[in-house]
Amino acid sequence: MVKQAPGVRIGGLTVVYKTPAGELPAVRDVSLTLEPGSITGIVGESGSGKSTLALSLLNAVQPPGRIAAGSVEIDGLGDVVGLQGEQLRKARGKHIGYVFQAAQNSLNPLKTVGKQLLDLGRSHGVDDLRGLVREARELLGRMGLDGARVLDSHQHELSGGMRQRVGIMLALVLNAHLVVLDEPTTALDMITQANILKIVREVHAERGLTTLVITHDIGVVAEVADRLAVMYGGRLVEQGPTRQVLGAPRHPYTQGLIRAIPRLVGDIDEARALPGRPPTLATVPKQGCVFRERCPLRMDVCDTVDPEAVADGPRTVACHAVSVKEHA
Ligand SMILES: Nc1ncnc2c1ncn2[C@@H]1O[C@H](COP(=O)(O)OP(=O)(O)OP(=O)(O)O)[C@@H](O)[C@H]1O
Repeated sequence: MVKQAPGVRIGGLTVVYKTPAGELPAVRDVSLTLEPGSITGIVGESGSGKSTLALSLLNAVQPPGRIAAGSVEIDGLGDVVGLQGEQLRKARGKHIGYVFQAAQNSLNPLKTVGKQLLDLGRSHGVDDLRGLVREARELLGRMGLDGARVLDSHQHELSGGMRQRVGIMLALVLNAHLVVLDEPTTALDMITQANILKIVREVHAERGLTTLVITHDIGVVAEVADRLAVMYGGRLVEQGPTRQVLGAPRHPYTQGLIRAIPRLVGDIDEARALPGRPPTLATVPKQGCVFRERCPLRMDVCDTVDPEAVADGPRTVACHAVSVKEHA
C-alpha cells in the first residue's frame, strides 16, 4: 500500500476529565479538518485544550480523561475513536507520529537512542532493523546531526535542540504520514527554534506529510502553518488560512493574542497583554460564550448562548459580535 498524506476530519469532539466537581470538558464540540499535505497550527493559551485535542488524534487520552463524544476520521485508518488494543498500538508510530513537548523528556534516560530505536522497531514488528537504523541515521543527518553518534548517545549527552530532533526522527522513522508536534520549540533558544521549524517545514514537504503543530506561540504558527485554529476554554473560536487569520483576525480573542505579541521593530509598548486569565476546567462557563469574561465586545446574548462557528469561505469564527457586525 502506497502511503500518502492522509486527511483528518475531527467531528464534534468532546473530551472530559473526571474532577471532584464531576466530569468537565477540556475540549468541547470541536470540528476541524486537516487537509492532506497541509500543516495546521493550533494556538491558544495554557489550558485551552490543545494537548488534549492532539492526544485524541491517537486516541491516547489517559484516565481520568476520556473522549465523551465525536469522531476522528483518519484516511486509511477510519475513526480512531473506535480503535482499541493492538490495532491502536499499530496505528501509533506506523500511521501517526507524535512528538512530545520539547520541554518534556520523552526519551528513556537509561538507554541509548539507538537502543530505543530498536525497541520501537521491534514493538512494531519491523523485520529489517538494519534498514531502520539506516533510515534513522539518514533522518538525523538530514536534520544536521551526526546520526551514528546520536544513536550511540544517552539523552543527557544531547542538547535540547538535539533531543527535539531525535523526537522528530522517532516520530518519522516508521514512515508515518500524519505527524503531531506538541510544542516543538518550547524551551529552545531562538536560533535552535528557527532551525527546528525549518526542519519541520522541509521534512513535511519532502515526505509528503499531514502535520499538526500545537503551540501557545503564535509566531511558531506564523512560521510554519498553512492553516491556523485558535482554541480558548476547550472551544475552537476561529480558524482559517494562516495569513488571512493573522492579517485580519475576526474573533476578539485572536485579535487580543496578536496584539499581545511584542514587536521587534517599532514601539515595544504597543504590545498589550490580554487582560485577565484563561479559564480552568472548573471556571469555564457552562453556558454562553467561553471568552465573554475577557471580551471587549461582550453583549447580553454572550451570557446565555454559546456562539456557533459560522463559515465564511475558508474561514470560520464563533462570535456573536462578529455575526452581528457582518449582518448589520
Ligand atoms: N489528567 C488531567 N486531569 C484533570 N484535568 C486535566 C488533565 N489533563 C489536562 N487537564 C485539564 O484540561 C484542560 C486542558 O488541558 P490541556 O493540557 O489539553 O491544555 P493545553 O492547551 O495543551 O495547555 P498547555 O499548553 O499548558 O499544555 C486544562 O484545564 C487542564 O488543567
